[in-house]
Amino acid sequence: MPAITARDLRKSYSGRTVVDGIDLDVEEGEIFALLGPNGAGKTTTVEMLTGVRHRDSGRIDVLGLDPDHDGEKLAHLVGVQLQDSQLPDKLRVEEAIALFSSFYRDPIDGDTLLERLHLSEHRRRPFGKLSGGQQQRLAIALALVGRPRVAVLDELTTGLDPKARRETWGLISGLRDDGVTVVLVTHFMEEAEHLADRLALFENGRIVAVDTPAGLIASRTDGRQEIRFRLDGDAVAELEGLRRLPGVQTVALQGPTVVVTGTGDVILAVTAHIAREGLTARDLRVHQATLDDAVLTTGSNQ
Ligand SMILES: Nc1ncnc2c1ncn2[C@@H]1O[C@H](COP(=O)(O)OP(=O)(O)OP(=O)(O)O)[C@@H](O)[C@H]1O
Repeated sequence: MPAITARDLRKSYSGRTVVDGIDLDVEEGEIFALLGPNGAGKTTTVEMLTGVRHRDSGRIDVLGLDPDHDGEKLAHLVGVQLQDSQLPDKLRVEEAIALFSSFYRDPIDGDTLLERLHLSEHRRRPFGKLSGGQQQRLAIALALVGRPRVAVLDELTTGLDPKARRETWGLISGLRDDGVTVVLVTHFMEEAEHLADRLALFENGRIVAVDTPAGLIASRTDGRQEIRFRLDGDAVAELEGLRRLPGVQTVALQGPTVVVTGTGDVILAVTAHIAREGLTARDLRVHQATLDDAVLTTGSNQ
């Protein structure tokens, strides 16, 4: 059953359409990522889903409620971490947690939450004195303190160092294990590939694809793979033999490195050929198409 449904969602600013007829179904308990270039309409969409911004037209159903009309009820069910969520500079971390806890009937224990987000040692520090990454972690904590059934996280790990990012991913996976539905806006393809069950690709206010990460990679890159290696001896003499292998699309020489691209079982075909011909391949590297490759094929930055 969908936790979130949107139909023909539209929003314009001063006559400029930024969300242009979006349909969306986010299933209960899944992690759903919104991807796409700057200005594609992702934040405006999640703001409308959470009632932070009113839609011009269209329908939205979040856990059976309409964010434009049932905002108060939804606030107990939906945790939101939006971009630029600012708190007063002087508010201490522990005060912010206590304040937000007071909004909810059954909040998560504040100490546990601070521990999980590595904020315990900063609990007495005012918001204005936290680093960007610490502010980000506090924003995540505040989104989760009310045990939401739906968590909406906009640019979840922007500003976090790689270790903190990985730890946050663990936290988000844990939410899914608890049955929480997570909507994630991200620019990090690795993050979407790692976390998302499905994703929607935004372009110019529209959704141009909804798929699993693997499905999107397969459909947009034909499952293209690239194999690079150096051959002992005369590499030029071997190129023709490589070109004839099943699944091979291109074979080229970049300096001393042979670069083969192809699909299907091309890796197996190339490595078997190398072994059969008694060749020695050095520094062999395989690059499988990633979500980055898939998303970049859509292009269009504003
Ligand atoms: N309050 C506003 N008034 C006028 N224009 C706005 C407002 N908020 C957003 N926009 C414009 O709407 C468009 C969509 O913005 P939005 O923030 O939804 O995109 P986004 O996909 O989230 O981009 P990003 O990845 O940069 O966060 C942009 O061109 C933006 O400048």
